Amino acid sequence: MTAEVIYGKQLAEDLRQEMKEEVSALHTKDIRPKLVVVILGEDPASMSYVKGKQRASEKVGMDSDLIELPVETSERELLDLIEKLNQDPTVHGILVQLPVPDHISDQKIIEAIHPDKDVDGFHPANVGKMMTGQDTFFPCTPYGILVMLKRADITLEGKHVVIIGRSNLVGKPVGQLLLNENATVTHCHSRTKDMQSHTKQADILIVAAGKPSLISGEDIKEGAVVIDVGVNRVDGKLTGDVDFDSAKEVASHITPVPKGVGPMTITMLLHNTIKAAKRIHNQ
Ligand SMILES: Nc1nc2c(c(=O)[nH]1)N[C@@H](CN(C=O)c1ccc(C(=O)N[C@@H](CCC(=O)O)C(=O)O)cc1)CN2
Repeated sequence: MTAEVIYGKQLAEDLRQEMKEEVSALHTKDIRPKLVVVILGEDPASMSYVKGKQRASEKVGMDSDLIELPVETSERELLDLIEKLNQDPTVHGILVQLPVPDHISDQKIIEAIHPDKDVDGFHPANVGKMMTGQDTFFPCTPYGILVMLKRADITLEGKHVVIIGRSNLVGKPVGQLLLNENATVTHCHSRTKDMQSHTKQADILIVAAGKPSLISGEDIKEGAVVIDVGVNRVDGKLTGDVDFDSAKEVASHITPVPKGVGPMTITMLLHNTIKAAKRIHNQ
């Protein structure tokens, strides 16, 4: 078997085209969706993600601001800025790029963003809504994975989904979103014993561990769907958590790195920002 490759990049482009039309329709009603991205420091990968977010927002016709702060910015200064943005009626979505420097509590920052402007979907109020099956802003990478699976016509109900990773950004929320779709979900993590005994049972295997080539063909059940969320740089080359060449011989569907899940993250952020603007303006 050679797997069908699911390119998030192509889907992301199609969705962004649809969003462009949605944004122009909002402009005719004098609604201008606006995203503000805040970054502390100059980490090159984070810088490239925030520039990508700004570029993508502008391409669909949204307003966007990038606020670049020095790495030594205090937690108080950041909280004050967030409060100002919470109060600004022209701003619909606020995002602080993670990770933040060690002297700042990421949880305090996440909780400072008003839930109605929390386009990352990280605020406990929004996480709680997701957990109780309510409509809200879903975290962008997990939401992007859900949309990719649905667009590829992969049935979720009754499927055994195994997730490697339990981060608040990806592992936990993707499990919750797929549970909401009636999948049976298993989480594996660094303390899991005999990982292969779990991965071999997966109809859908989602790997978000941040470990290059953690999973290869021999860990995968014949015909499984494999979603690689890893973004690792090895010898200057971007690589996922899955050994693509061996995995594609066993899987029915597989996402590549790059051009797989990554581009969907920014796309779902645009989706959430448009949703925030519509909600604030009762559309
Ligand atoms: N506030 C947030 N911080 C972080 C998030 C987030 O959702 N909100 N996620 C990650 C980083 N991230 C977005 O911020 C992100 C990661 C990867 C990609 C992406 O498009 N990857 C490409 C490769 C790009 C490259 O060459 O480096 C791909 O996989 O094809 C987009 C966004 C942590 N922080």
